[in-house]
Amino acid sequence: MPVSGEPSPVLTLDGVTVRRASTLLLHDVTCQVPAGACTVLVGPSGAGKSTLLRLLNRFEEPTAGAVTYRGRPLPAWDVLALRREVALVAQQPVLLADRLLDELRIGLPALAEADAGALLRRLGLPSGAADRATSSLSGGEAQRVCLARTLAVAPRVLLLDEPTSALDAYATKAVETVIGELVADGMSVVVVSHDTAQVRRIADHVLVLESGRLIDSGSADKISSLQEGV
Ligand SMILES: Nc1ncnc2c1ncn2[C@@H]1O[C@H](COP(=O)(O)OP(=O)(O)OP(=O)(O)O)[C@@H](O)[C@H]1O
Repeated sequence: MPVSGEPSPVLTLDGVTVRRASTLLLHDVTCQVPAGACTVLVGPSGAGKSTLLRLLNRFEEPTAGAVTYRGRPLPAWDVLALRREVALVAQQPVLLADRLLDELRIGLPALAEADAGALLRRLGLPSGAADRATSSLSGGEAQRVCLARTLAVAPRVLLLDEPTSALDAYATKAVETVIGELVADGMSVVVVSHDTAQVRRIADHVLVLESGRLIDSGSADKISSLQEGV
């Protein structure tokens, strides 16, 4: 859904600074994540994109400033309840179970095998692989299994750190299609991406970071760095 006019934010950052030891990771960032839209974080390597993403469900804490989810500051939420609603899929897949079906059931033990198969199929993975050992998955397959495991718990907000970095064109298309469907169904999705073409394909809203500062924001066609490459 394109963002127009004054979109209602699901998450807001107000004057957020993150400092670790003597390093300033983010500096006085104020921005909004619109509800029911795909927001993409772009910027050069080391700009602070992953740090900003991780702030949104308290995998990082601000040194100064505040992050608000659905109108309440994050520390006012029970952290586990928050992370069920605002779920993050990291760039590096971490699989915890031996069997693929058990992996998908980590957040939802009652997940039916048929629903697990449908989730896998949606992400371009063979649906009949429930008994497969997770140790046999390729990097790209593991990345999508982590996404499927998160989707099984039906979060309201999905945070994706470079979700297609290990994928070929076919799998990338499957993941981008799923992102579009989730947004069409009302989910708010925040994606870190280095791929300019991908940003143009999926973004309703773009936040541009450079050296820990927010230097631009708006729709993809208004961001000049997307015309030059990010
Ligand atoms: N705990 C930490 N202590 C000190 N510096 C850190 C810490 N975590 C990250 N950094 C540094 O902060 C900067 C921002 O890191 P971040 O991972 O957010 O950037 P990024 O934009 O996601 O980069 P990339 O595109 O390469 O993944 C980097 O220079 C990184 O080395």
